[in-house]
Amino acid sequence: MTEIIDGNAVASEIRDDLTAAIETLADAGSRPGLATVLMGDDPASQTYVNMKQRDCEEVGIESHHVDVDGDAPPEELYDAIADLNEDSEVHGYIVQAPVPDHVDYRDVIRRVDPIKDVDGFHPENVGRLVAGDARFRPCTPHGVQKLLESADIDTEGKDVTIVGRSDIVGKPLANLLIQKADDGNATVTVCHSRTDDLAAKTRSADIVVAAAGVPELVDGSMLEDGTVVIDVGVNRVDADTDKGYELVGDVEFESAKEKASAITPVPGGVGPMTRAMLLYNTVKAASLQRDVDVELP
Ligand SMILES: Nc1nc2c(c(=O)[nH]1)N[C@@H](CN(C=O)c1ccc(C(=O)N[C@@H](CCC(=O)O)C(=O)O)cc1)CN2
Repeated sequence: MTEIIDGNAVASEIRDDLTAAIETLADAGSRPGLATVLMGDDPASQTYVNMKQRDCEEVGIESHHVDVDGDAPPEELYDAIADLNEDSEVHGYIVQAPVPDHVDYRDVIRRVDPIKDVDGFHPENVGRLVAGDARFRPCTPHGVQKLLESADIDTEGKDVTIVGRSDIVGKPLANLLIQKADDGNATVTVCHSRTDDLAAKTRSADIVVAAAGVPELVDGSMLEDGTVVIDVGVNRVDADTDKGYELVGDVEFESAKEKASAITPVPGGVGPMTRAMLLYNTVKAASLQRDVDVELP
């Protein structure tokens, strides 16, 4: 029987487990604060930002939001970032990606105060992660690790193939999984658009993480029996539904399920975990900035 790993359930447990830490911080003076910054009006980004604000409300984190016009010069976004760096009520913030084409996301990230960088994207935080001393693990890779842990899937000594080399998922996840740690110790292969024989790499893996942003790129024919399949993709594809689209992962679920020992669905797999780990990082940021010790799940 294939185990369907329920990301909504694991994310809900993490939110519950964070409430004690949030109350400790509130009792010590003020609630943790998270701000989201959205430049432009990308519909998927708007959905994610709204969900992040709702999550904050549910667990008792103060949420703040800044909208920047999609046609504004980059300086307008930089000014918003400078204000958030100074705002003592905001312990962490994220600039929702992607940003419009005329803005270089790396120039944006460099301006974020690293202690408030709850995405873990600032070069200082990337460096710390690579050095094995992560301050904020990027939310999606951390969520993938927590999902594996929740399903009792040990990564030690396992061959993990990651499909996708993005700065947000593929690169940090590869770094985390090779670390000498209980949730690491894996042998990792990172594949990308120039990989010669993708199916050979996925077939030789114990665990496949699909994070390429290509709908249904990985199907059952590319997997051996018993593979663990983690689908990071959340793609909107045109469909005759109320919303005009349906959500599809980077994995062709039905055929992959036939081969997998465990698999995450889309929706309801990695996506909710990305949001839960953002709350986790926000609580950690508040604890570090205010020098109040809290227990994190
Ligand atoms: N600044 C950032 N930008 C982006 C990140 C990020 O970690 N930081 N990651 C992705 C998008 N993302 C986070 O913002 C994200 C993706 C998906 C979900 C999610 O909850 N998905 C649901 C379905 C939601 C829907 O109905 O559309 C699910 O999979 O069940 C949350 C966050 C790119 N940008």
